[in-house]
Amino acid sequence: MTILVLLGSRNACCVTATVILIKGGEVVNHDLQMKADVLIKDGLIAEVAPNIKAPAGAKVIDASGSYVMPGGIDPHTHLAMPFMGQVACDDFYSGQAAALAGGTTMHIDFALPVNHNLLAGFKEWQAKAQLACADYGFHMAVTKWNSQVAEDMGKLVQQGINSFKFFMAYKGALMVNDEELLQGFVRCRQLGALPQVHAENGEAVALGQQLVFEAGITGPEGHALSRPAVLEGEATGRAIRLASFVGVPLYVVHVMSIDAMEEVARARKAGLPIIGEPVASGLALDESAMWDANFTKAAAAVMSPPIRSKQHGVALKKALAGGLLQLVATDHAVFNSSQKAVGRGDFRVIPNGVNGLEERMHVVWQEMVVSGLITPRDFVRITSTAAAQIFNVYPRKGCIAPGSDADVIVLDPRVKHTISAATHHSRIDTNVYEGKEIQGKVTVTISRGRLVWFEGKLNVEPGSGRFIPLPTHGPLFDGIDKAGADTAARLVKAFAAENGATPVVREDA
Ligand SMILES: C[C@@H](CNC(N)=O)C(=O)O
Ligand SMILES: [Zn+2]
Ligand SMILES: [Zn+2]
Ligand SMILES: [Zn+2]
Repeated sequence: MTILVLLGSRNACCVTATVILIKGGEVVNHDLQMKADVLIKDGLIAEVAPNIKAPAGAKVIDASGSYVMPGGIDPHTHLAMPFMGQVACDDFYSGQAAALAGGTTMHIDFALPVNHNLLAGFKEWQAKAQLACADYGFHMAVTKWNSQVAEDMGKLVQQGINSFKFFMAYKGALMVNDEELLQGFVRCRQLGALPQVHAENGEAVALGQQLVFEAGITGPEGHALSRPAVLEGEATGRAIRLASFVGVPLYVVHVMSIDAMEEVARARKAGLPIIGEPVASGLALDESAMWDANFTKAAAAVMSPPIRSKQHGVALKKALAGGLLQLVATDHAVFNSSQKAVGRGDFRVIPNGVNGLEERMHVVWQEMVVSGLITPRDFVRITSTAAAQIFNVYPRKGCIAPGSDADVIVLDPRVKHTISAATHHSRIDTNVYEGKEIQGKVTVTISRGRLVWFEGKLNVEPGSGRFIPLPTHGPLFDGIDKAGADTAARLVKAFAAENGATPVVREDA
């Protein structure tokens, strides 16, 4: 039956059905596409089958001609992030509302330490998330190494964090050195947590910025010129090798270049558990935006690693289609035109970040499915299922099956629309995809059984979101000794294969 829930004065008109029947659609999971109905009851998928009879009082949605897919999961976002002297202008309400309007029903945000203190950082982001209106998880960044950090990582895995991020760039701000990176990797191995890296050589970036600026290039194009793909490739390769030395999997965020993608591909070919995450902007855009004569437009495209030239985007899409890269995020970190304007005359201080939470599903659909590179099943895998599996919340998330959370979208492939800041739901006043035409539209978003996006209207309330704890020991962590004491033994064994691993006794020692 439908319960009329008065969601507070602002949304008295909203009605939250507890029973929804989606009829006549093509249900698409990462491994199966079939014509079927989907029955949703009390926030969960109750039944997936052809010709389900609508229970009395159910809200019936006609999905004929459309795809019915798992809600998108964006594994890389920065809501309300303090960075480079600004605070990202999307908070947990506006950012998540935008995500729901674009068919993403869960995201994993990066909690940053406060004065290098991880527990303080986690608390800070939990407070930010009070405004949430959708499901979310957290990664935790590590920006310094000491015994307190090691101890706090252990506490955080008990509180639903299963991945820790290390920035190899942003010297003097978030950046860690190799010693700290190695310590962090060893600790991740002990905890069965997944290390992630922002892979650029931060020392070289700092030099590049200084040289380009002193050469008189001060505009946003200087950002692209100062941190070329070779610096992303170097750090990606280095991080992968250090991870394999320690014996941990590695998740490389925002793979923006051929250089980095090829490091990931080579590692995977060698059998290493390396995950490469391109982002929507790296697939669909190219660096020419940073050469735009209009500063606001050029600065809007400033993110790190920089969006590269066209051939990089083409190669990333093929790598994603071929499985060399595994899933797509956004790195949504939005600074509006007045915030970006602090970098007029000095590209080095333009707050880094672009939008994507609302656009990702449409941009990936256009660039990957409409283009013929992948199937709708692959689309589900790279926008939802892979993230659920890597962060160990599958099949609760990332699939349409009885018992799974009712995070469901209806995408009508017949509807054409154009992306624009004039119609988007983010608080940012620019849109890096401005004017991009999309063939296919998310017409319905259901989040935990709530009809949150329907007939072009959002029905969400701040505070109605939910923290999703991410358990460790997902599929990538089989057999890792929690104590981590095996690291040394493993190293000796792995690197002393030919000559045996026992110490040599020498008569002349
Ligand atoms: C600081 C954060 C967002 N900004 C960006 N990628 O330019 C990141 O580097 O992931
Ligand atoms: Zn309403
Ligand atoms: Zn980054
Ligand atoms: Zn990021």
